[in-house]
Amino acid sequence: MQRAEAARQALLTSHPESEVAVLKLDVGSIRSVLHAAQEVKLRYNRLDYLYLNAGIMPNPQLDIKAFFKGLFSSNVISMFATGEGILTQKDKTTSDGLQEVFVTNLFGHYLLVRELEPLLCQPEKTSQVIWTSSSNAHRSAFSLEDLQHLRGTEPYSSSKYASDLLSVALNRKHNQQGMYSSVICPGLVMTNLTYGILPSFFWTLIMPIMWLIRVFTNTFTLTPYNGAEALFWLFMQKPESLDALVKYHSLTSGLGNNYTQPHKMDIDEDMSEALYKKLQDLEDEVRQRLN
Ligand SMILES: NC(=O)C1=CN([C@@H]2O[C@H](COP(=O)(O)OP(=O)(O)OC[C@H]3O[C@@H](n4cnc5c(N)ncnc54)[C@H](OP(=O)(O)O)[C@@H]3O)[C@@H](O)[C@H]2O)C=CC1
Ligand SMILES: CC(C)=CCC[C@@H](C)[C@H]1CC[C@H]2C3=C(CC[C@]12C)[C@@]1(C)CCC(=O)C[C@@H]1CC3
Repeated sequence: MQRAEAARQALLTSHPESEVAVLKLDVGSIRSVLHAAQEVKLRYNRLDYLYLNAGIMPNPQLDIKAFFKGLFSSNVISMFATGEGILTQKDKTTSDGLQEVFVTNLFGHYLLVRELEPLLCQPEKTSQVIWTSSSNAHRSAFSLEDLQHLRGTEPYSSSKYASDLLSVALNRKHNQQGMYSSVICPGLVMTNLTYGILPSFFWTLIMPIMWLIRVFTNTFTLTPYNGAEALFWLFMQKPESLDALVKYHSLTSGLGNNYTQPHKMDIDEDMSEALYKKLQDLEDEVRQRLN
């Protein structure tokens, strides 16, 4: 909570007229999500925006052989833009008996949205739910038969693809009640997540190479400020004007200019419906376990 308090103070300094409140929430813990949602419901009657940004990529392993193979293939740009085929992770089980990546990147957020539906779905005003997804969200990593990705080595990719599917399902279910859901991709950003893949000094060393790569793929946004472009852009849009089937990408040009671009997602609407059903079943199961 110390860092949250420091962020609150910084916001109050830059925007003295604003009100900023902080609340502790571990999306990886069912009890914590339910407790925090209860607190939000006590404090507020309505929510206009819900940004679902928290996410993890634990124990990432970079496949150096696949990286060099990709470097000399025709897929090199796509490899740098999405990291497809060169990254795996090692997941673990939480005390709730769920896979950590699945619960942190997807299920905890799902449960939070479910709990906050009464505040998000209000007849007189629209609301927006905004997911931080990824260009690493690949259909090939996801399986409805293995939602938590117990049997694979790409739980991160699977959880991000599932968030894309879930956003589509949320729109189908709640647009009529005024709630709209969108997904964004921040591009490759230097954060604790990327410092888990390669040490920060290494990223600093190869920074000139990354500026060069940015000329060929504008997905190398590199700073959190640039990566947040699509989050900010969505905040400015009328939710009714957004396309539920696209992902909004933060991009930075070779000259350092930021912009947001929509890209159609590789989504099957039946699959999104089936995922929603499975999440509801799991929700019933975890709620029963808690009672
Ligand atoms: N960096 C990149 O290149 C990309 C990142 N993303 C996505 O962007 C989002 C932000 O990640 P990024 O800033 O890069 O990574 P960081 O590791 O720097 O930040 C992760 C954020 O998620 C929060 N978080 C992690 N676990 C939990 C939890 N169990 N409960 C509550 N909050 C949690 C962290 O909070 P705290 O600090 O308090 O632990 C932190 O604010 C993630 O969803 C990530 O998947 C997508 C594409 C590319
Ligand atoms: C020369 C150079 C830039 C080397 C770095 C190679 C890789 C470590 C990166 C190339 C593409 C990157 C990437 C990600 C992580 C680091 C790379 C694999 C992400 C998977 C990080 C998390 C995401 O959500 C998407 C990113 C896509 C690109």
